[in-house]
Amino acid sequence: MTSLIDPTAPEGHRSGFACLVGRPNAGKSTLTNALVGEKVAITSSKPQTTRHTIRGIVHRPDFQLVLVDTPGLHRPRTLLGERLNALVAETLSEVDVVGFCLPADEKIGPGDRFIAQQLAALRRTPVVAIVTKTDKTDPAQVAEQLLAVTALGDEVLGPDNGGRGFAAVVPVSAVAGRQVEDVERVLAELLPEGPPLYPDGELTDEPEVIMVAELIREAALEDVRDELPHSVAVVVDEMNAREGRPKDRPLLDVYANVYVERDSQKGIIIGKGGSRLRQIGTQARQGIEKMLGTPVHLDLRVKVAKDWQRDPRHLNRLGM
Ligand SMILES: Nc1nc2c(ncn2[C@@H]2O[C@H](COP(=O)(O)OP(=O)(O)OP(=O)(O)O)[C@@H](O)[C@H]2O)c(=O)[nH]1
Repeated sequence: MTSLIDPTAPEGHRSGFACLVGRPNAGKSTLTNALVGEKVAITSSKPQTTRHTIRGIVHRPDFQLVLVDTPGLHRPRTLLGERLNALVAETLSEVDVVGFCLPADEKIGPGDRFIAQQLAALRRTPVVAIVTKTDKTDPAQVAEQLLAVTALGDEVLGPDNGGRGFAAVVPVSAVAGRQVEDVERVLAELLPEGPPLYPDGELTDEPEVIMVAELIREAALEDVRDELPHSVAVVVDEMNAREGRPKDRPLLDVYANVYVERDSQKGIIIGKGGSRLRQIGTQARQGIEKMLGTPVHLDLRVKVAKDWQRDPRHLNRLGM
C-alpha cells in the first residue's frame, strides 16, 4: 500500500497496517473498537458478524496504526467460506503486522492451530499473539494461557516454519479496558518508519453504505442466528437526503433489501404479522441514526435469493 509523503512527519514516526485474526468470537471486533475508541467494526454476541474489511485508525503523535478487521478465519465449507478465506489471505499479505487473537478463557483448539499454520506461511510478516478477554478468568489461568500460546508459536512458527515464533505475546481485556495501550504499543513498534498514511481525524474509510448494511444485518440476526447461520445478506439500494426538508430537520431515506435463501427463512425474518421485521427496522434505524447523527427513514424489504451462498452471481451482486 502506498503512502502520502508528509514532510512534516516527525523523525522516527511509524505508520502501517495491522490486521487482527482469530477464530470466530475471539474478540477481534471488540478489540478493534477499544483500540480505535469508537464503534467502527460491528460486534455481536454470536460468531461471524464481520464480513467486510473495516479499517479503524489509531492516530498518536509518534505513529499511525491502520487496523484492518477481517472476517473470522475458518475452514471453508461453502463457496462463501472459500471467498472469506481468500479475502483473509489477501488482507494478510498486505499488512505490516498481524495480531492473532486467542481468548484467555478457552483452551487452544484445532481452529487456533489451523490459523497459526496459515500465519506460519506468511514468513516475512511479524505475528503478535494477543490473549483476549482476560477479565473472564483469573490471573493464574491467564499466565497459563500465555505460556501455552508462546509454546504454540514456537512449535508452529518455529525453526521448520520460518523460525521466528510470535514477535510478542500480550494479554488484554478490551471490555475492561485493561492493557489496550500495551497492544497498541506492541503493534506500533512493529510498523515500518514512515509518515501518516491518512489525514488526522479520519477514523474509518469504510463506505457508509456498508456500515449501514452491517447494522441492518446485525439487527436481522439478533436472536435468530442459530436458525439462520450464514443465510442473511443485506444490500442498501439507495441512501438519499429527503428533498424539501427544512435545514434544521433533515431526513435520510434508506432503502435496503434483506436477502435470505428460502421462503421459510423469509418467514422468520418477517415474523408474525410483520412484528419481527418492524423490530429489526426500529433497531437498525436507531443504530444508523446514532452512527450518522441524522434522523432516518428506513424502508426494509425481505427477498428470497435461492442458495445465494453457493451462487457466484449472487455473491458478486452482494459484493462478496
Ligand atoms: N468479557 C469479555 N468479553 C469480550 C471481550 N472481548 C470480546 N468479548 C465478547 O466476546 C464476543 C465476541 O467478540 P467479537 O469482538 O465480536 O469477536 P470477533 O472475533 O470479532 O468475532 P467474529 O466477528 O465472529 O469473528 C462478544 O460477545 C464480546 O462482547 C473482553 O475483553 N472481555
